[in-house]
Formats: sequence, structure tokens, C-alpha cells
Amino acid sequence: MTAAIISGKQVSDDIRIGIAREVADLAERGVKPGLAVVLVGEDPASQVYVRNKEKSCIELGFHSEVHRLDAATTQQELLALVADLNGRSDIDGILVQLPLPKHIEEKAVIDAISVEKDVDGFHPVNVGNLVIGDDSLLPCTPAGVIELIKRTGTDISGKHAVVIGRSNIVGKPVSLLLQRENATVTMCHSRTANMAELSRQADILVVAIGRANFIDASFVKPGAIVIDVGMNRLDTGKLAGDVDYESAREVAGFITPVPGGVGPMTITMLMSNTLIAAKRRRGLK
Ligand SMILES: Nc1nc(=O)c2c([nH]1)NC[C@@H]1CN(c3ccc(C(=O)N[C@@H](CCC(=O)O)C(=O)O)cc3)C=[N+]21
Repeated sequence: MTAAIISGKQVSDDIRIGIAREVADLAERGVKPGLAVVLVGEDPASQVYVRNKEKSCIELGFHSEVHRLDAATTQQELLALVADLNGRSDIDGILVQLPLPKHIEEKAVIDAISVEKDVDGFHPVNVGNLVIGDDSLLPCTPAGVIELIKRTGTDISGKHAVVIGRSNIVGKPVSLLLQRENATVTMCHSRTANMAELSRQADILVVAIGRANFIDASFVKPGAIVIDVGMNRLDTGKLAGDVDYESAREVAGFITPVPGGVGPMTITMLMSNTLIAAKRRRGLK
């Protein structure tokens, strides 16, 4: 069997039609959602991301601004910019690109972003609301992963989901969202014993470990849904996921490619969060 490809690009385009429609409705009421992105230094992964975001904002009719600060920017200067963006009425979403240079404490910066404008869903209050199951801005990549799984037509309820990786930005929130969908969730990480054996029990396998081509067919249950969150830049300049695509697709039922899988969904969910934040801040539905 060869797996069906879940195109993040296509799912993304579908969702964007709805976003564009809502933005047009808001425009009639004189509202234009605004996203501010802050980039400190020159992290190459962030550069691609920032470019794609700018493009999406323009396509969808959002106000977009990118603050490019040099690598020597002090924490105090960055916090002053965040405070300024928090106070601006034309900005609905603030995203500070991670990782930040070592002399800046990431936690201090994330904590400083207004909870209502935290479109990454990284602020501790948004994370806490996610854990409790209250309304919050959901982290973009995990929200995109859930959308991709749903687009296969699979009912997540009662399924065994295995999440490989336990980061704050992907593994942990994905496992919480899967539990919210009534999956039974197993979390694996670098210290897990018998990872392949656990992984082979997954109806839904989400991989976010940051190691190129680590997961091959021996980790995949026949017919499983495989979501590859990895984005590893190889020496050749090519982008590779955490899943060995050629191997895994022979066994899986559905699989996401890299690029064109989770990446475009992350950006679409960011646009969706910015739209939600814009409406909430103005008391609109
Ligand atoms: N505060 C913060 N939030 C983030 O969400 C965040 C961040 N910092 N720092 C950097 C990483 C990386 N990231 C990407 C998202 C989408 C693509 C993307 O669009 N990828 C496309 C194209 C990739 C390519 O062609 O190189 C794809 O996978 O098809 C890339 C990278 C978000 N991140």
C-alpha cells in the first residue's frame, strides 16, 4: 500500500478562503486585522518563515509589519518595542521570532506580550488555558496538525495517538489537543524505551523531534496517519522532515510531506489567530 498524501498547501488554501471572506466583512466595518512580527538577528529558519508570513498577510488583506532588529539589540530595547506594540490599537497580533539571541531571556519577552495579542499561543496564560480546556489562542503548529488529521476524514475519538517529541511549542500542546479530541495519547521522547514498538501501535503518529529522516517504516502501523512536523535543513540546502518519507509512505495510510505539509498550516493558523484576536479585541463575533 502507498499512503495518500495530505497536502498542507491544499488544506491551507481551503481555510484561507474562509479567512479572506471574514477579512472582507471586517473591512466593511472599517477593521483591518494587523500582525506585527519581530525578528532579532538572522536565524535562517526564521527568515523563510517571516517572508511567508508577510506574503500571506498581503494576500489575505491583513496589515503586516516586520520589525527587523540587529543581533546586538538589548533585552530592554526589545521589551520596549513589545510594550509599544501592546499599546497600539492597529496591531492585533504580536509574534516575536524564536529562537532569540542568547543574551535575551526568551521567557521575559514572551511574558511581556499581551495575552490578547499572543497569536503564537506561547504566553503562560494561553498555555494554562489550553491545559484547562478554556478558550485561548491555540499554538499555530499544533492547531494545524489537528486540522490536517481531521481533513483525512478520520474520527480522532478513541484512536491511539503517539506523539514523538515533548517540546513546549509542539509535542506538549499537540498531545493536549489530541486529548481534547478524545484520543488516547502516548508521549515518546529521547529517553523512551522501545520507541518503535510504541510507535507501531499508533493510529495517529505525530513526529516532532528535530532529527532528519529519523522515523522510517519500522515505526509505522499499516494504515496509520503520519504527521511530520520536522523541518531540518540538510547540508545540500534541501528541507527534510523527521520522517523518512519514502520508507514510511509504503506502510502509512496518510502522510504529510515536507515541505508542503505542516509548514503552510502553521502560517494559516497564525492568520486565523490574528483574525480571532482582532475580533475579540473589538467585541465582534
Ligand atoms: N515565535 C515563533 N513562532 C513560530 O511559529 C516559529 C518561530 N518563532 N521561529 C521559527 C519557526 C519556524 N517556523 C516555520 C513555519 C512555517 C514554515 C513554512 O512555511 N514552511 C514551508 C516552506 C519551507 C521552505 O520552502 O523552506 C513548508 O514547509 O512547506 C517554515 C518555518 C515557525 N516558527
